[in-house]
Amino acid sequence: MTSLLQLKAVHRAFGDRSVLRDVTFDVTPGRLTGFVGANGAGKTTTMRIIMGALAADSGTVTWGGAPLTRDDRRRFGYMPEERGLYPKMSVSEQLIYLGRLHGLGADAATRNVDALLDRLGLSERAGDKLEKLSLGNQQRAQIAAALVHEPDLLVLDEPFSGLDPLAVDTVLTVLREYTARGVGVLFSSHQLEVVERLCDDLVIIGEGAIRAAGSREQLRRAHALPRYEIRVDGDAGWLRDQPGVTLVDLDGAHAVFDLAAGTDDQSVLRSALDRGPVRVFRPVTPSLAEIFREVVR
Ligand SMILES: Nc1ncnc2c1ncn2[C@@H]1O[C@H](COP(=O)(O)OP(=O)(O)OP(=O)(O)O)[C@@H](O)[C@H]1O
Repeated sequence: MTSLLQLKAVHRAFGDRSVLRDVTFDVTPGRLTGFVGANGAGKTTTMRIIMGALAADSGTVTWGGAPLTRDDRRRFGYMPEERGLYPKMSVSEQLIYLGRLHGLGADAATRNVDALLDRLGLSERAGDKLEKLSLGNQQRAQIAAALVHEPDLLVLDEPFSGLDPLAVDTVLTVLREYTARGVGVLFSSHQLEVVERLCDDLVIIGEGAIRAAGSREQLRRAHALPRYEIRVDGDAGWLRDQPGVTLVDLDGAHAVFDLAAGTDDQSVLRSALDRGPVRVFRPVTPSLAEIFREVVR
């Protein structure tokens, strides 16, 4: 198990423009934390501050309760927005070099690189210069570079952009191996469907401020509308006259409706059953994309 990373009230301005305001969230060991926000929302700036590439104007970043040190950061794996590998050097050569820079012995570095390239499906390209690889494979190599020294925490800026669905699954499987060992992973993305599928925890940032943070389930519950879906055998049009019901969508036997506060969903269900069989009756949980639109509006 590794430590908890905590950001508290982090502020950062460029000139007189405030780009991070009171940024507070945690990256919990063993969990995949998705960091989502529109272009320019402040994701990269936040990650640079975590990695020490940029200083915060105020606020704290702590690791296991103590201020982050350079040594701590050396134990982190970082995939920066501006990818950092050399185009003209072979994939395995530079990964081994990076592993050694992080303090691994030659044997351990070679072993780690071989294993990682295998896991990421890049073994056959190990001897190729990076620039000869497809963009998707270059991206996998960049991810390998963040993992080569067996980091305690991963900070990955858009690791899934430019990957096809199969590659997303491969990378996800590898990241899950890290979280299973207790490593915390923070990854940014603006692909909500990807984040929705992958993350345990979620941090939503909009214009430099955290709009929502918590586990996927917490966010879903917190933003759950009193909305229901129903499918009956006959026509569901009677719902129009049902007290406390506002129809959102009606299509013959299928309807989506909102319930006014204090209205008992079971009484609606009973009314439906009085009229015939009910095939579906369930609360509708909002998708991440809907929550995102709601909180960044
Ligand atoms: N060095 C800098 N000097 C001035 N402004 C900057 C600098 N770096 C970032 N910014 C501004 O800070 C804001 C946040 O940028 P940041 O790159 O953190 O956003 P982001 O959420 O990562 O966006 P994207 O998804 O587009 O990468 C943007 O408005 C950006 O223009």
